[in-house]
Amino acid sequence: MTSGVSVESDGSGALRRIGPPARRFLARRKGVLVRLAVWSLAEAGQAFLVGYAIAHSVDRGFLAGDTRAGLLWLAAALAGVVCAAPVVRGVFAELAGLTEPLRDALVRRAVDRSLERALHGPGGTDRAAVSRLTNQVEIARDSFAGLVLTLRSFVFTAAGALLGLLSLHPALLVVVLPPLLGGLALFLATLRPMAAAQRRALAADEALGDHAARARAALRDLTACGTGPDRVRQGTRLVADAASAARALAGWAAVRTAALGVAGHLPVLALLVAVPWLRGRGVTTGALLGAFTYLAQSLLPALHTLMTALGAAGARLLVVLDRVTGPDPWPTDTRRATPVASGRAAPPAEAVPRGPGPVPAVELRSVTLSYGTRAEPVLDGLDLCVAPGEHLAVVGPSGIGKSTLLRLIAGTLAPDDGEVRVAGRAVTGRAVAERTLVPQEAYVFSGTVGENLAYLCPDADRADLDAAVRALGLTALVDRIGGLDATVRPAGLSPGERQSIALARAYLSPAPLLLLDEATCHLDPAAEADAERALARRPGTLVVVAHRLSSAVRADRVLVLDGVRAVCGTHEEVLARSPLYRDLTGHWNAGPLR
Ligand SMILES: Nc1ncnc2c1ncn2[C@@H]1O[C@H](COP(=O)(O)OP(=O)(O)OP(=O)(O)O)[C@@H](O)[C@H]1O
Repeated sequence: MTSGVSVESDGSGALRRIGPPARRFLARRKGVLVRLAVWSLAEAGQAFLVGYAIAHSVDRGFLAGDTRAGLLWLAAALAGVVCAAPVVRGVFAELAGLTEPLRDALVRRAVDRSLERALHGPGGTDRAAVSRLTNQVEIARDSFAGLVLTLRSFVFTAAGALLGLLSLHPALLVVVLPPLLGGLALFLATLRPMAAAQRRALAADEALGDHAARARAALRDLTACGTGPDRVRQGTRLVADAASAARALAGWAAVRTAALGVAGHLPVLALLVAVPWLRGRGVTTGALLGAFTYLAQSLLPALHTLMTALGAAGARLLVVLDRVTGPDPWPTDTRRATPVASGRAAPPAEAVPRGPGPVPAVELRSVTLSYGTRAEPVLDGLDLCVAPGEHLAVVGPSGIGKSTLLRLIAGTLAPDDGEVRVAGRAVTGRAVAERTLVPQEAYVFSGTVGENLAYLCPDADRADLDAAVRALGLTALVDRIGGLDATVRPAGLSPGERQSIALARAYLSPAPLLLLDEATCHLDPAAEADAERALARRPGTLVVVAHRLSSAVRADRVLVLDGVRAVCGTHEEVLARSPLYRDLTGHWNAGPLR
């Protein structure tokens, strides 16, 4: 039961894989199975006795004028019903011998898998493990118990009832068996397509829910980028898919209900219609009553329970076994979308295409960097080429290495391996005249506004400062502070105002390369767009760790770091090539990039 299981579209693949380990599991518990069979035989005897005693109470008792014999046979039937209680108790006691070992095995398997994933997996901690250890294992145990109970009960009760019918008169079987078997066959034929329909409906529902959640989370960017109508079209398609899947499921549910009707009610109808024919073959009134008792008391309830259990508990058991024990319960897309846990990212091995231009503004050749000798590399063999004047956006989950990349380009970090070149020269340390890095936490010092703005460009004159103030939309703020010559109180500024001042300072910097590390995260989307456009207009190259989708859309190219490989290209190109980027465009503002 604990080996790899994966439920395919119709569940048959999972059944094939579950088969051998299930047989091994049961073979190791022969004693429990034998004791269960003994209790179940008692159940079959009880089913047999009830109909048989009713038939004889009529034929040999009340209709024969012997009331005492009739009452005695009725007492025998009653004894059969009363005996059911200890039989059920015995069955439940033995059942624990099957279900508890199954639960223990599943718990062991779930713990092993989540430890393995935490230590060696691509996404770090497995947060779904708690659900698998508690909820899903309990569902598997309950579903398994329900299946064993009903399957066993159906087989033995049906055997007892059919034997009873045979003993009353073989002609009764001729009437009852065809509709019973026909309905059962129809029901079994619905199992596969219904499982497939259930799976499809579930997937369509999840896709629709996911789409709605992503759209809600990214409303601001959708509005800013004008991609709302596209999202609505996608949503309409998903709604249509979900509706069609739900219709298919309802269709199969109708067929299943029909099967239950055929197997559950047609035998009674057939028996009623065939009464004259049966009487002609010597079937007595008592035997007819006994036959109705078998149908109403034993056969049909057992059949009903079996069909319900196979349909619901069986499907649940397959799905849960698949998630708890399957070879990889995390779908590829989800795993890619999962933010890589801090410190575990090991990005690109794929060479990033070289941009145009003779001497690249930035060039990384097989750059590898780890924070510590035994730590996994944050960047691993990364190649990158940024053309002069290009505007590049860097995106990826939190902790993947975006800031590390910018620090390497800025020269505040040196690679363990490979080479970083700016404007054709190897980066050997900080060179503010060559490149300016603006971090997320903007630095504003106690001095005049003008001194703050001109910090990287002491030669800037009044006109340059005014131009920077206008370009970055700082006029209102500077007026509020009291003009360019007024003293700034850093504590009196909001984080967004501090960022605006730092961006204006970067705007005035003579460095041909500007590196923004989430430097606009405290600005609203409109202010961020204005600032990025102003910085992109200035002569030079701009590399931005993108905080919002709109920021990536504005760039000439986007570099996606995803812990496995880097993908670089225009927004449309990376949308087509990077599943992670597609995912991030949905999660933006709700995910780790915020
Ligand atoms: N000085 C450091 N010492 C040790 N580990 C570090 C250091 N700086 C960063 N890291 C680790 O390196 C990995 C990459 O960090 P980095 O800041 O480059 O990621 P990021 O993609 O910029 O993330 P975020 O978007 O959250 O800022 C993370 O796992 C981080 O914990």
